[in-house]
Amino acid sequence: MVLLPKPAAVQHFSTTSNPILFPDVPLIDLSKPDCISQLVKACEDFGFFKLINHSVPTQFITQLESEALNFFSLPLSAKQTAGPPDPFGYGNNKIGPNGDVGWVEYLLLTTHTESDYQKFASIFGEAAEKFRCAVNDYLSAVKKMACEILEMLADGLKIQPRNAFSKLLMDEKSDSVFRVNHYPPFEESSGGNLIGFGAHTDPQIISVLRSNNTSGLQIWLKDGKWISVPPDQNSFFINVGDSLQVMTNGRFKSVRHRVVANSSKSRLSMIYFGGPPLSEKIAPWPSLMRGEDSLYKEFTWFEYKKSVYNSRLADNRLGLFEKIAAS
Ligand SMILES: C=C1C[C@]23C[C@@]1(O)CC[C@H]2[C@@]12CC[C@H](O)[C@@](C)(C(=O)O1)[C@H]2[C@@H]3C(=O)O
Ligand SMILES: O=C(O)CCC(=O)C(=O)O
Ligand SMILES: [Fe+2]
Repeated sequence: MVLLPKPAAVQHFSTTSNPILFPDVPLIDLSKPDCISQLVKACEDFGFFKLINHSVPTQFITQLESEALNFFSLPLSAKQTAGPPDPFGYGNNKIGPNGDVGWVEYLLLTTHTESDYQKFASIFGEAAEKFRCAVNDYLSAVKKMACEILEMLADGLKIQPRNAFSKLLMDEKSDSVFRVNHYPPFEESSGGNLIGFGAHTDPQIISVLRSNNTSGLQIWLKDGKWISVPPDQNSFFINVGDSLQVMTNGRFKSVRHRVVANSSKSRLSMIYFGGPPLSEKIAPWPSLMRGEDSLYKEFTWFEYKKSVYNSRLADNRLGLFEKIAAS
């Protein structure tokens, strides 16, 4: 059993009722050529959907999952030599630099530098190389799929060229991030529900999440309810990020989500956060403005990211960049 150090203040919360299960997660079947309008609708209504019949080879997923589990099963002292996450590396309990905590341990990695892996070489030995290969295989397939989705969305929004969004992920300077989260089971005696990863929106363009079959992910609906997303290890879950919300001038919504820890089973999730190059201006695509003004002030990804890293998880980060201040 993985033991995490007892964090100073992991958030507990109580709910009067069990969270509502969300069987009707918008479902996009990539093998159906007519899914584009559903895709657009899911991004408008939820900023979230489940993806089936995807192109990512199962072997890449299971290989990386097994490498990650090997890593997380190492003694804490060994894992900690691959930390702290500054911002990349191994971390536990503390999320980000501003005091957020959760019942989680994780690896944060860049998507295109080799330097992160030096942190693992000393503890992981030869396995570090196997791990690096598994991450590379997985990420190339997931990135390709993320680009296909962004191109279908561009088609659905009648944006030309259709690689308007996907080229930002393909750019060799793309500031994308990869994260593997491990939520060990917790002792129920600690009372109430335990926050694994607190509520937030993802700042980038698009996030592609795959988890094992342990529940925990919840999304927040416009009517203020938290909804549990049934896990499915054979599917991917896609989040619209803040940057895509801005690039569509608010037509797509970045989804607020969180993870609640499970008392009996551990959850393992891997998330690719597709981001633009640092110098990229994040602004509404002109043809989507239809004579309207941009809802957002002008900013680059570098400026947004700086603000993100000065914020707490639950902050409304985009609020600072809205022309009309959020109430
Ligand atoms: C508390 C924080 C962690 C985070 C950076 C931040 O200051 C606010 C946003 C957080 C988040 C959420 C989505 C991704 O998991 C993440 C890598 C990101 O880009 O923004 C994390 C950041 C992190 O863990 O460093
Ligand atoms: O671990 C998960 O399932 C989701 C975590 C998450 O939202 C994040 O890392 O940004
Ligand atoms: Fe997230």
